[in-house]
Amino acid sequence: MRDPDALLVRAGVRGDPERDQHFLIDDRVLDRLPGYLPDSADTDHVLEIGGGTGALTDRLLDVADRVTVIERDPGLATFLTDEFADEIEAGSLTVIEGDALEVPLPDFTASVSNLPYGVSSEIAFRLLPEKRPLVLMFQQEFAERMAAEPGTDEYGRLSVTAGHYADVEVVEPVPKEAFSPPPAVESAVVRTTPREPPYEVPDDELFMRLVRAVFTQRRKTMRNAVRNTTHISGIEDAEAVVEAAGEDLMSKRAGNVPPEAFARLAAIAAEVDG
Ligand SMILES: C[S@@+](CC[C@H](N)C(=O)[O-])C[C@H]1O[C@@H](n2cnc3c(N)ncnc32)[C@H](O)[C@@H]1O
Repeated sequence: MRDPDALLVRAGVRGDPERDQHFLIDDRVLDRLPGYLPDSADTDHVLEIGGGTGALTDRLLDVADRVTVIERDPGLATFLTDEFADEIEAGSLTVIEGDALEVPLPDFTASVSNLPYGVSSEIAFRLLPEKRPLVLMFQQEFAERMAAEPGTDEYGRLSVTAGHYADVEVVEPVPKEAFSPPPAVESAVVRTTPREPPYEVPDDELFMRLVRAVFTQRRKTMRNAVRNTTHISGIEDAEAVVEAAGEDLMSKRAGNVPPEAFARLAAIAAEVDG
């Protein structure tokens, strides 16, 4: 395996936090990351967002038939193209220079990525609807909110919307010292295993809008949250929705409402609002 420190020297970079560049230099963390993919994962075509100097890319090439890396920094994309010239020639690696929020995504079967934290949420919600297993490095606080259960302080919009697409688990906390330069906050690795949600929604968009709306008022009862956020949820007749949803749900606070109850509320909203 390529040595992460030697890659930094060869690339002649230090990592620019302004450009979300914190390179993983801990070999043990790097070696473990691909192994967090679920056993059932198809490793035919693994996508890596933010290749950096290629330390993780190298480990992914070891387990995958094909790897595609998307890297925004033109200098790093050029370095990756030179460093992995043999793998590119052999057809096992493709380097795409571009913004992972804008370039078309390849038809990947799984993704393992140490994400740029400035856009980690946007990237996660670009990948999750693709319904592929993901192993992603996030800021620890974000990772814990993503995997949180109802009734906990961390549970919120992020937990419900991520859980709509997949089972979400925090699989490893990662200290700052594992990166160069070290980020300001601790990190954690999240595994998402795609599955159908254990409930039905009339339409994904209405469900997401409703969840977003009521969590802007998480200290209020659901009754007041539904009434106060129609500009976000798009609900036209809030009183009719509150009435139809019933006292038990409407007297709770959003932080104690499980995803299936939000789904039921979305179904009621779709029916009552027409
Ligand atoms: C946290 S570093 C990880 C680098 C490398 N994979 C590693 O583990 O050492 C994130 C990488 O994403 C790149 N990056 C930042 N924003 C990006 C974006 N919007 N699209 C693609 N790459 C991006 C940065 O240049 C940097 O190389």
